[in-house]
Amino acid sequence: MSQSRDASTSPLGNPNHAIDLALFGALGDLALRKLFPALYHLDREGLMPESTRIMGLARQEHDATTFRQEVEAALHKRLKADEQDKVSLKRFLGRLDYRQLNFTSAKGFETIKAWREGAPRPMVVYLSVGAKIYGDICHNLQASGSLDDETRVIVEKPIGSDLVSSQQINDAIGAVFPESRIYRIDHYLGKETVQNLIALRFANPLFGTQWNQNHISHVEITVAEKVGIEGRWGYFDDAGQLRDMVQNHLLQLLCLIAMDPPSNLDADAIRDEKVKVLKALKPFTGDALGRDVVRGQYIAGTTDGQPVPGYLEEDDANTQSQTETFVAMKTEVSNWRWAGVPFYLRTGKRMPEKLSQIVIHFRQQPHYIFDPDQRGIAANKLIIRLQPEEGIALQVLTKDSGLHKGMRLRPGPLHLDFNSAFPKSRIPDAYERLLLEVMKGQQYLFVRRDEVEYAWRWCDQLIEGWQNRDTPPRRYPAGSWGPVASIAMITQDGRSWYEDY
Ligand SMILES: NC(=O)C1=CN([C@@H]2O[C@H](COP(=O)(O)OP(=O)(O)OC[C@H]3O[C@@H](n4cnc5c(N)ncnc54)[C@H](OP(=O)(O)O)[C@@H]3O)[C@@H](O)[C@H]2O)C=CC1
Ligand SMILES: O=C1O[C@H](COP(=O)(O)O)[C@@H](O)[C@H](O)[C@H]1O
Repeated sequence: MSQSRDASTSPLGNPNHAIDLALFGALGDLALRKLFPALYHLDREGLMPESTRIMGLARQEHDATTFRQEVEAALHKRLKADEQDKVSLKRFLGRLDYRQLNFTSAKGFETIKAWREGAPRPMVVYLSVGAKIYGDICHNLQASGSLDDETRVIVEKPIGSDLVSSQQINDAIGAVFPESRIYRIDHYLGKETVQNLIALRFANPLFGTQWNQNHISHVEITVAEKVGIEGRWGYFDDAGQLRDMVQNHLLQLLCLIAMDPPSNLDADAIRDEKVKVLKALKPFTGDALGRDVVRGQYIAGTTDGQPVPGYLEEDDANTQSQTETFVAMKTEVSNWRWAGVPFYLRTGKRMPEKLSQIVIHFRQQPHYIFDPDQRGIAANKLIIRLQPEEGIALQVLTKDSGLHKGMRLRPGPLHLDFNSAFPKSRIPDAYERLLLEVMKGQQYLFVRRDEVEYAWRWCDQLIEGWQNRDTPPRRYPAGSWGPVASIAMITQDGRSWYEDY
C-alpha cells in the first residue's frame, strides 16, 4: 500500500485525497442503487474531503437542482432512517452538479474540461455504463483535453464477454490511461470479509502453516443468490452465470484462498500472486467437462413461499434460451501447494437464500483414537461467511458434555460474528471501501488487466467445451439449491456441500 500519500485525516477527510468525481451513467441502476449511497456514507463518516465535487453525467435532461432531487429520492429509498441526517444530506447534495451528455459523441465533452479548469485536485472518472462504450468515453475525454496525468478511471465488470473482446476493451482504455491509473472494479473485493481473508491467512501463523494440500482436503465456494434476473434479462441472457459471476467474483475469491503469500501488501505484489493462481487453474479437458461441471437454468418455483416464474417466463425472455443461471464445478489449482485438492464452486440465481461463503475443509487426524462409531465425524472446517451476515467460524471437535457419554466427540463452532464481536462498527458496503481506495490512489483491491484476461482464457475454454458438446442446462425449480446433478457431482467424491446455514 505504498501509494498512500499521507495517513493524517481531517474532520472531513484527508485533504490529500480530495478528488473531482465525474460519474458517467449517473442515473443508471448501479449509480442510484449503490454508488450514491456509498458516496454519501463516505461523506457522513468524515472520509470525503471538503473540496471534493461530484459531476453526474447522463443522457437525460436535468439541471443541478432536479438531478439533486433524483439523487436525494434514491438516497431516501436506500438508506436506513437512522443513516439520514439533514446536515450530512445537505452537505453531500451540495457537492453534486449535472451535465447532459451523449457519451459516444465527441460533442459536449468540453464541458468536463471547463468544469475542471484550475481545479487543484485529481479527477476520477467512473464509467458506470456498459463496457462497449468505455473506449469511446476515454477517447472523447482525451480529445477534449479534459485529462491530465493524474486522472484515474474506474471501470465496471464485466469487461467483455470473452478474451478477445476484453482485450479490445482493455486496449481502448489503455490507449488513454496507464495501468497504474485504471481501477477495474470487482465489488466482491470490497466486501469486508474478503479483505479479512488476507488478514486471516497472512497474519495468523495458525492458518499460514496449514494452508496447503498436506492439511486441507478440499475447498468449497458458494455464491447463492435469492433473486432472479431483476429486469436485466437482455444483459443476463447474453452473459449467463459463468460470465456474470464465475469469471470475476468466484475466481477472485478462489485466488485469495489459493494464492501464495505476497511479499508485501502492495497492489502488484498481491496481483502477481493472484495471476499465478489463474495461470495454474486446471482446464476442463475430455470427460472432465461432463463429469465436473453442471449447468442449470431455473424453472418456476417459490421464493419465500411465494410462486415465482421460471427463467424462460421472465419479462422480455426468449423462450428458447439455453443460458445457464446456475453453475457448479470441481476444479483444481495445479501447483505444489494445491495438487490434489478439489475446489468445488457453485453459484446460481433463485436459490433458497442469499448466501456467499467459503468453506475450507481440513484433513482428518492421521491416527484416530476415539469411538470407532464416530470415525467419520467431520474434521475441522473454517467457514468464511461473506453474506448475508459477515463472519468467520472455525468448526472444532470437543468432548460432548455429560457424565453418561464417555469420550464422545461433538463438532462445535469457535465463532467470530463481526456484528456482535464489534457492535459499534458499521460494516461498510463494498463500494464505500472501493471508492475510498480510489480516492487514496490505492489499487490493491482492484483487478489488473492480466487477471481479467487469464480469467477469461480459462472461462473461454469451458464455454467452448459446452458449445462443442451441446450441453443444455439442467432444470432446477426456483427456490432449490440447483440441479440434482450438482449434488451428485460432489457426493461421487464422498463429500457434500456444507449445509449448516
Ligand atoms: N446494476 C448492477 O447491479 C451492476 C452493474 N454493473 C456494471 O455497471 C455498469 C452500469 O450498469 P447499470 O447501472 O446497471 O446500467 P444502466 O443501463 O442502468 O445505467 C447506465 C446509464 O448510462 C447512461 N448511458 C448509457 N449510454 C449512454 C450514452 N451513450 N450517453 C449518455 N448516457 C448513456 C444510461 O442512460 P439511459 O438510461 O438514457 O440509457 C444510464 O443512465 C455496467 O458496466 C454493468 O455491467 C456491475 C455489477 C452490478
Ligand atoms: O456483479 C454482479 O453481482 C450481483 C451479486 O452481487 P452481491 O453483492 O449482491 O452478491 C449479481 O446479482 C449480478 O447479477 C452480477 O452482475
